[in-house]
Amino acid sequence: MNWFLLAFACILTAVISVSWWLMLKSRLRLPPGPMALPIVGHLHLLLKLPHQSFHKLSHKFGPIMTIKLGNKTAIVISSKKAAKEILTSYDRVFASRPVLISPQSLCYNSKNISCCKYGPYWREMRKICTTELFSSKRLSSFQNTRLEETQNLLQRVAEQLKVPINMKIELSTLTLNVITRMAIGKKFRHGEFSEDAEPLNVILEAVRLMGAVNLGDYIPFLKRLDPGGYIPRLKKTSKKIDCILQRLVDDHREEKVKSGDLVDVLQSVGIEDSAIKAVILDILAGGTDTTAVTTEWALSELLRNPECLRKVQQEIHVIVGDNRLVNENDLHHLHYLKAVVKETFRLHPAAPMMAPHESIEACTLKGYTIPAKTWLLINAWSMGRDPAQWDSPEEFMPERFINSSIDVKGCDFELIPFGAGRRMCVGMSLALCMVELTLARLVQAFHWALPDGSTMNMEERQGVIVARKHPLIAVANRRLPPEVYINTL
Ligand code: HEM
Repeated sequence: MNWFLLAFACILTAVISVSWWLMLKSRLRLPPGPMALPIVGHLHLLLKLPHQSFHKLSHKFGPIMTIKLGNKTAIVISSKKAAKEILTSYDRVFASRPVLISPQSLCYNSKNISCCKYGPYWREMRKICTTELFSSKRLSSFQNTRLEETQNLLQRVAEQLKVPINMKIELSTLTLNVITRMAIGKKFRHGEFSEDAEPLNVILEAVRLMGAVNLGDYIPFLKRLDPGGYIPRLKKTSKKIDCILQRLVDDHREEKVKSGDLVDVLQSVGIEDSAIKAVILDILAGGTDTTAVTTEWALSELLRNPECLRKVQQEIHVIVGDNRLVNENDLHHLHYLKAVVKETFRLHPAAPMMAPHESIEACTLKGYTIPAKTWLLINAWSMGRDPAQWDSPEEFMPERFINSSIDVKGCDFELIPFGAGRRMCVGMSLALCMVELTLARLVQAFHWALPDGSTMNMEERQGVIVARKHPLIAVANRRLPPEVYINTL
């Protein structure tokens, strides 16, 4: 009898959801989209590599497509034209973010910049970070920090010559060191926290959890059941994060650390501790993995395309020479290197679907009616592979950017790895400088090869930040005279 009732309830729910979805679609005139499954809609597509699934679907349903994620309605954008229209004419309407379980738990009720709602709080926090951390003056004041840390990376590599090196770990350590020195005035010391609360691992786990698909976000009755088992992981990680960040905030308050860094600034204007911790976590988590993952993709592409690697090395040889390392002023003259970095962003945008945006009010887009609280997913990965915009889109061809004015800075909508409009990445200038400098120094200082017997696998790992499925393991050998590797700062 119970089984009969359960089956009846399931069928009834399915029929109601499908009819509701069809009715909503016809009444609201939403953009076209694939038929949704009852209750889950298209949630199953999020579980693999959604940017790739949505890319394929956009060939059938067009560049503005509607999908259902449980009880949420989302529109997915996959073309330059649609992205330009929505991120210029409707930028304010879609400037908010949905409330999700992971940032609620990890980021002190979504008090971080990247997940908080659009409004005065977001504006204030974003403004403080932009002026205190990412203005050109502040960025150039940290130039020596970046040079020192990239040189430390070269020294670590030089100590492991001819043996396989896990570049993912090396690059993540480098970016975390730079960002912590800039934002919190110090590096985390080895052994400063217990082994299971090692800051880099805790931050990478937070990034993984932020990108995980938590079914409770989409099917409210599953929130309590927690079918993916995320709640205990979130609680454990939140506790570790709070332990690291609270100590940091207290040390700054007690003036153990005094460097005029972001924590000092946030404290001086009276921001409460939970908001300071959320913003610092955002900067550390938002900046570390994205920047490291991009550099790792770039180096992988160069290893896969030896002719491109040779051209970058030749350019550096001509412009900089072999007796000193590349510095930041050289970057303006390294046009082929910049083209390699842009081509990497085109094929491997670290956050291929951005972070979900949410509309704050209803709007009409291309004759479609989009209700308030609709999600907006912008598929930068798909736009980077659009044959209408790019010749041989699947090929790695940095030459396409030589003599081209297309840039990644949010004005050329066919290439927006940092997003565009109000919610675009705050850390873009730092990220660009870090990726270019690190890549230039790595290929200038070393010959690179894969370990004997291994081949390059370019598969992607699922997550909001799309890293290589298999970390890049590479072997380095010296290219420059020994004195160049000695720290000269
Ligand atoms: C290669 C490196 C990076 C890439 C590809 C990247 C990409 C992005 C993207 C796509 C967004 C979302 C845009 C949107 O939703 O419309 C974003 C937002 C953000 N990024 Fe980055 N990012 C990178 C590095 C950084 C760095 C170094 C930092 C800080 C140190 C940072 C901090 C942030 C923050 C705080 C936001 C939220 C902005 C907001 O919601 O107002 N990112 N980033």
